[in-house]
Amino acid sequence: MRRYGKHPDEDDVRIRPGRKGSRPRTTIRPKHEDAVPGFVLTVDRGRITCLVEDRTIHAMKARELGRKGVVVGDQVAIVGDLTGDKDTLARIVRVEPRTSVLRRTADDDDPYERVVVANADQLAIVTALADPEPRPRLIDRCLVAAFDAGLEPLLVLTKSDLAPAETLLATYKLLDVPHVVTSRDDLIDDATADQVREQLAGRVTAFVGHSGVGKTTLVNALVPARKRATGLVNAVTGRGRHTTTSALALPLPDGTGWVIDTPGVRSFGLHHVDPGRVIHAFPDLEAGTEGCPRACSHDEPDCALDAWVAEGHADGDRLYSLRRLLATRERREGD
Ligand SMILES: Nc1nc2c(ncn2[C@@H]2O[C@H](COP(=O)(O)OP(=O)(O)OP(=O)(O)O)[C@@H](O)[C@H]2O)c(=O)[nH]1
Ligand SMILES: [Zn+2]
Repeated sequence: MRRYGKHPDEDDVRIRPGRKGSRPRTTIRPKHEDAVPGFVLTVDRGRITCLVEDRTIHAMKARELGRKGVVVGDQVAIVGDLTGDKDTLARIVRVEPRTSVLRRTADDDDPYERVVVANADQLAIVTALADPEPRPRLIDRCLVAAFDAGLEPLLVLTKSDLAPAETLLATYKLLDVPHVVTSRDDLIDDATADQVREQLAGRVTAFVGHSGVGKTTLVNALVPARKRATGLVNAVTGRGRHTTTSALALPLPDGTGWVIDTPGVRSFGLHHVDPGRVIHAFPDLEAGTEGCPRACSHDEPDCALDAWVAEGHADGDRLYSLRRLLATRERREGD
């Protein structure tokens, strides 16, 4: 598993003055020693549904957590009524340090960023080959978000019955991104669904995609128990249907990993992205950035990467691909 950046979530690194003086302490002794671990399945307006052992329970955030958010994928510590019985409400008293955070800015001009999913290892970027037409810039933006967050991307191309995948795949060949090509009819056969599941085994995969690309069709084929899982969540939240405004974690059959379904996106704001983190996904180029000016955008006249490529240390097409991705941070009509 690749991890980029020392502190994926600054929020988790707390330094507090000690009781006697101002000597910083980096650890806080857990106050709630009777708390049990839980895994956040979904969050619906402050109502948090968690998996505790094999029970689905309903909880809210303890006041002591302050403004710290709790998101799908979080590992948490919970106290209170853990029976999961109707009308019970437990309290989340701690959010464990996150191994990754997938962020999204609503809009590039809007610096407000949301953490979409915590602790995912992989980002499945779901794109239809037709109806709706693929949007390569949206794919690029999702790739940048994945690289920035330290998630490994997986391209999932759906509706292969409507158009071939070759042209689109050619665009991503140099980036070395793994891919799967699927269609609704193929997925009816469980053996085909298994081929997709192989890419998800043992990992936590967040699925993102534009509305209408067939993400629900795909996720339902991958997680046959989805309806049951959604039903469980509904039983706990008491709502008629699962809200599509929140992400939902679903277990793959046989406990081989998690699929995190996220609401359809129209755009993927990248205000928060740091080129210094994105380049970790390009180890062949990263080695050449030593001669770059401070805070180099890697797309400016003094960037050392042009010389690095000219000297034959890396492939010029790779530099082109990196710059194409970084350029998607500039907002354009239609993003
Ligand atoms: N031809 C074709 N149609 C498909 C395929 N997969 C899904 N569809 C259709 O595309 C439409 C959208 O599919 P959904 O699975 O609801 O897509 P979604 O991405 O979840 O869309 P939202 O719910 O809007 O986020 C539906 O009418 C599906 O029947 C496919 O492989 N081929
Ligand atoms: Zn540079």
